Amino acid sequence: AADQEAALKDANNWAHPRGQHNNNGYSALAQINKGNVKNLKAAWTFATGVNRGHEGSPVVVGNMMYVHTAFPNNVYALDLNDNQKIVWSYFPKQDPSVQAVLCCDNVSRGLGYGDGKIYLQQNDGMLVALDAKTGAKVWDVKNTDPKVGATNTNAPHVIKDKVLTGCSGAEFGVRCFIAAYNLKDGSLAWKAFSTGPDSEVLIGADFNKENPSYSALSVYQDVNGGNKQGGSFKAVAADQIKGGEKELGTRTWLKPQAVKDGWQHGGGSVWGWWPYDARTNLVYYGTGNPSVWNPDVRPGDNKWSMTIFARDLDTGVAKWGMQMTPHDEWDYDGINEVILFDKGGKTYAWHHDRNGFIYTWQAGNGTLVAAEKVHPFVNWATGVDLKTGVPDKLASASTHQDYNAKGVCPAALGTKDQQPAAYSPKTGLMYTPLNHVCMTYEPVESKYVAGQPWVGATLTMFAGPDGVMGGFGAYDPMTNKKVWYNKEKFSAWGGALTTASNIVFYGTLDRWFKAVDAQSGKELWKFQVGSGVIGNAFTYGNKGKQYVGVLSGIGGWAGVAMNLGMTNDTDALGAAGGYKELTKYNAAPGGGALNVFSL
Ligand SMILES: O=C(O)c1cc(C(=O)O)c2c(n1)C(=O)C(=O)c1cc(C(=O)O)[nH]c1-2
Repeated sequence: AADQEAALKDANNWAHPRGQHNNNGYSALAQINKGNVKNLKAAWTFATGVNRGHEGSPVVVGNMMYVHTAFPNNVYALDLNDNQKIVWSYFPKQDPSVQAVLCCDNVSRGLGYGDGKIYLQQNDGMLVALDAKTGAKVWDVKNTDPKVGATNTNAPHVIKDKVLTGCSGAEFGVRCFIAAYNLKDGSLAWKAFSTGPDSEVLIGADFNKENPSYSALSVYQDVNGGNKQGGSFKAVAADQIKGGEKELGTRTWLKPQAVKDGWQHGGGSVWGWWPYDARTNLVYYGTGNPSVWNPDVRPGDNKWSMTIFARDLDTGVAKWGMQMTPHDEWDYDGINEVILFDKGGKTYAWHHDRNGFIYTWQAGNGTLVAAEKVHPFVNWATGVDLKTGVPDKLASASTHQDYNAKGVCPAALGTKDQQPAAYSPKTGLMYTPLNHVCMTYEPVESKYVAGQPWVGATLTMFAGPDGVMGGFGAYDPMTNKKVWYNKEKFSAWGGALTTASNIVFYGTLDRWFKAVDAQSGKELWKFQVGSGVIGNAFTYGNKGKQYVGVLSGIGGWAGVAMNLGMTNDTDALGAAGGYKELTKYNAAPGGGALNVFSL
């Protein structure tokens, strides 16, 4: 959309959920710098009136800021030139029962802007376009059906003449997808499923042309019968993987299965932040875990769950796709954001996966150039083969029905979850929030019933070897080696912002909003906000002044148990035990607020 493209050119705006199409979470604004950041003060705050987890960030275009909330996903348009007066508000009427089919708290990751409209993806599946000036509904369309457990939590992504949205529900056996709607009228442009026939996954003839091994029928050999206790999987040698196979979205779901044709209930949710490269017209995103979490009842690699896809924006057809965790045994969803960056005249796609590896590909063709463990505690695989992308699994971490696998690192919520990392073209470094959590994981038998939870595993979570639950680190994206690393008491569950003045901002679950030195990680400033932060730091300029802000309001997977008052270790898929100390720092449920700072 022309108005969006114009807005993106002005650094005073924050017109995209992650700043720009490249997902960098970077701002060219530099008024707040290393010398003066210690003088940052609260400029204004806004209580959203909604309890529970507040993810993402507002969108800023000119004098207008658009703020979203957790369920029921209210939207406020504030006039930054008139003391943040409310110009319009939108209160969706959603069936409260939708809350019961959201896996990991009532979250929403934000709004899209373009073609004179603000786009809201409601939790109940409705994608809504609102007139940016008046808030009047221009069109709406039903994207998912909560009756079968299909919901939405992602921010809509406006790219050219389309708005992209996803699908949540891998804990309910939903067959998920990414969909593109036309900005003008909400008509469907294309829809690409994560599992199923090539015609529905939108896999064309040239798919993975440069890396045919990514399209292999099977990348593991069973050891002692991989799908039962005592068995495990060993990676097939790289030179024995030929690949170039078709219809893997059905053929890698072998029998016997918990449900007939497992791919029909195969999960592969899509709910992250999706970058776009106008030079190649490719959009990038990741797919989530295969349903059900019990791996023994879905033998095979379960493609295309756990995959990074690059698709043509106009047609949706996939150019390349690499599955990071074939035959997932731990819920290591591949949905985390891709970040695009340029180096030496080439464009690369970077991704910190839940499985504990950080990947860098050539963005155009998917050739893997680096894959490294985020932290030595990652113990389910020794490494990733750069030619095939296949992780070499360790038998010691294999999980099987009715067997409690202990000490698996990372935990299901990964070394990073929804909280997006940031990239600075100035320092050339990636800044990533980190989880430092390990788990026990016991797959159990579970029967599929439409609209009912279909998880199939019981887990507990606990701090990793450093004795803390989180951290925040800087990584060189060409090698994925660590440059600096700060420990955090809890997972850093909020998204990062970096600026041209070489500062990095992020929030923590124990109520701090922090600024650190992008080169050294040294803490420069912090402020205590009203509730734990799971939102993304963002910045904007108004009348020559730079502002930096963040939503507070604890929740998400890490905070959902405390929001609901759950106390058994295994409640909220293990979060209740793992994050029980959060109740010492937060009221429950957490109240949502926007916090904005300036010099
Ligand atoms: O499989 C899914 O459909 C699905 C959806 C979501 C979601 O929509 O928030 C999460 C997850 N899975 C998930 O695995 C996960 O770790 C997670 C964390 C969060 C969060 O907001 O903190 N959501 C989700």
